[in-house]
Amino acid sequence: MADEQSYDFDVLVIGAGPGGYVAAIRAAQNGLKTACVESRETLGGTCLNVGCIPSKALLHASELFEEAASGELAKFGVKLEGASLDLGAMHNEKATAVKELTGGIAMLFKKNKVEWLKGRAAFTGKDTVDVDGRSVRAKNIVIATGSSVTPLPGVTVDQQVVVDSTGALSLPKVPEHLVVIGGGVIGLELGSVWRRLGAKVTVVEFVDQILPGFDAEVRKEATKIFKKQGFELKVSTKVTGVAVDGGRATVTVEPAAGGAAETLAADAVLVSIGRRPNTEGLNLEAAGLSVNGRGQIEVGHEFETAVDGIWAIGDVTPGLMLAHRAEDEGIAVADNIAGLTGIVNHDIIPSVVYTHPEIAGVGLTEEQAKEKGEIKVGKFPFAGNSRAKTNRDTTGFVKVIADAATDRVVGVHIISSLAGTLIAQAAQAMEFGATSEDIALTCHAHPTHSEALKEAAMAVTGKAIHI
Ligand SMILES: Cc1cc2nc3c(=O)[nH]c(=O)nc-3n(C[C@H](O)[C@H](O)[C@H](O)COP(=O)(O)OP(=O)(O)OC[C@H]3O[C@@H](n4cnc5c(N)ncnc54)[C@H](O)[C@@H]3O)c2cc1C
Ligand SMILES: NC(=O)c1ccc[n+]([C@@H]2O[C@H](COP(=O)([O-])OP(=O)(O)OC[C@H]3O[C@@H](n4cnc5c(N)ncnc54)[C@H](O)[C@@H]3O)[C@@H](O)[C@H]2O)c1
Repeated sequence: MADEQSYDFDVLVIGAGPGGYVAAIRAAQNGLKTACVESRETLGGTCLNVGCIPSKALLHASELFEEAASGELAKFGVKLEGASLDLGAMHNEKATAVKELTGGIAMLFKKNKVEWLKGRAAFTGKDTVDVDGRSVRAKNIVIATGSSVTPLPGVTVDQQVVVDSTGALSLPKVPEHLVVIGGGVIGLELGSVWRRLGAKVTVVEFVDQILPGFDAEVRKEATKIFKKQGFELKVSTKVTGVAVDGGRATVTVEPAAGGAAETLAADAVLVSIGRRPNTEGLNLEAAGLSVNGRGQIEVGHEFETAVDGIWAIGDVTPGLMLAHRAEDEGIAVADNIAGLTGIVNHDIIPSVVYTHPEIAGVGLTEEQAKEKGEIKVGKFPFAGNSRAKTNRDTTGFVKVIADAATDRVVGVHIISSLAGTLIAQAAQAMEFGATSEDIALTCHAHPTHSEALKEAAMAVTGKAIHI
C-alpha cells in the first residue's frame, strides 16, 4: 500500500473533454488535490474543439444564410436582396466561439485550482502515469480519453477531398457535390451545413434507414423531411471504394445485399460511420486493465474499473457517445471518489440531432417500449400548435409513450425546430416519474411550442384539444 504522502494528487484525470474537465472541476470542488492531463493545445476535448461547438456554430450560421438567401423571409415583410456567402467570415466566427469556450475552461481550471498537465498520459503502474517524461502518482485516476473517428477500411482520409468530421468543419470552399458515408448524426448535421450553403449532398447509408437508434416513426418522418430539403439518401447501400484524382473523388457504391455497382463523382467525401474509444498509447496493461471486444473500458455502477482507484467515464466506456452523458458521469465519478453519492440514470439521456427541424428523443422508442409490455401512445402534430402555426414552422410532431397500466411516461420523441430545447422538459418529467396525466395537467404557457408536449400527453387518453 502506497504512503498517502507520496501521492502527487488525490485525483488525476486523463483527458479534458466534457467528461474529464467536469470531473476535474467537481473533484477540486470536493476538496481533492486535482490535476488533468490533456495533450491538445486547448481544453474541452472533442466537443469544444472539433465536435458539438464548431458544428453548432456552422449549423446556426448556415441556417441564417439559407433563410436569408431563400427569399422565405419576404412573406414576413423582411425583404433582402442578394444575400451572399462569406465562408471565411463564417469559419472565423466559429473559431471565435470555440476559442471563447475552450479559454473559458482554462479559466475555470484556474478558479478551481485544477492543475493542467499538458502532454500525453500513459500508465506505468496502477497509480502512476507518465506525462511526456514526468512521472505522476495519484490516489485516484479517472480515464476520460474520449473517442476518435472510426476509419473506413480502404478509404484514406486526406482532409482535402476525403474528410472526417474535423475536416468537414473547415472546408475552404463549398463543394459542388458532397458524398457523405454514414447517415448518422454527424452525416446529417454536417451534410445539412454544406447543403444549406449550396452543395448537392448524397448520403450513403449501409442499413435501410438513417439515424440509427431513433424511434422508427421519427426516422421515417426525418427521411421524408431530408429528402424534401434536397438530400439524396441512398440507404441499404455500401461504399466499396473511393478513388481520388486531381482533387476529385469517384465513390463506388453497391447495394448492401450485393448487386450492380455504380459510381458517384464528388469533390468532397465525408466519412462519418461512427467513433471508437481512445485507448491506444494509454498502456492500460501496466495498470492491469484491459478493454472489451469494442475497445471500451468496462465500468461498474460507480464508474469504477476492474482496478481499485482507477475510474473511467464518457466516450471511452460503453454507452451513448454524448457530451452531456460524459459531463454527468464526470460529476458522479468525482462525487463517488469523494465518498459522496454520484449516480447517472442512463435510461433517461436525451439525444438531439441539430438539423432543421431538430430531432430529439429520450427514454424508450415505441419499438423498445412494445417489447417491454403494453403501452399507450399520444401524438400531436405541430400543425395544431398555435405558436408553430404563427411562426409558419409547423413541421414535425411530439410523441409521448406511456406504460398502459401505470401511465408512467417511458419515452418522448420530438421533431420540431425547438425539439432540442423541448426534450429537456420531457427528460425532467420522466426523471421525476411523471405520468402522461401529470404532463397533461401541468399548465404550459401559451403560445409556446411546449404546449404540443402537453397536447401529446393529453392524446395518450385520446383527449387532445387542438386536433
Ligand atoms: C462533429 C461532432 C459533433 C458532435 N456534436 C455533439 C453534440 O452536439 N452533442 C453531444 O452531446 N455530443 C456531440 N458530439 C459527441 C461529443 O463530442 C462526445 O460525446 C464528447 O466529446 C465525449 O466527451 P469525453 O470527455 O468522453 O471525450 P472527448 O471530448 O473526446 O475528450 C477526450 C480528451 O482526452 C484527450 N486525450 C485522449 N487520450 C489522451 C492521453 N493519453 N493523454 C492526454 N490526453 C488524452 C483528447 O485529446 C481529448 O481532448 C459530437 C462529436 C463530433 C465529432
Ligand atoms: N447532436 C449530437 O448529439 C451529435 C452530433 C454529432 C456526433 N455525435 C456523436 O458522435 C458519434 C459519431 O457520430 P456518427 O454520425 O459518425 O455515427 P453514428 O453512429 O451516429 O452513425 C453512423 C452511421 O453510419 C452507418 N454506417 C456504418 N458503417 C457504414 C459503412 N461502411 N457504409 C455506410 N454507412 C455506414 C451506420 O449504419 C450509421 O447510420 C455518435 O455516437 C453521436 O452520438 C452526436
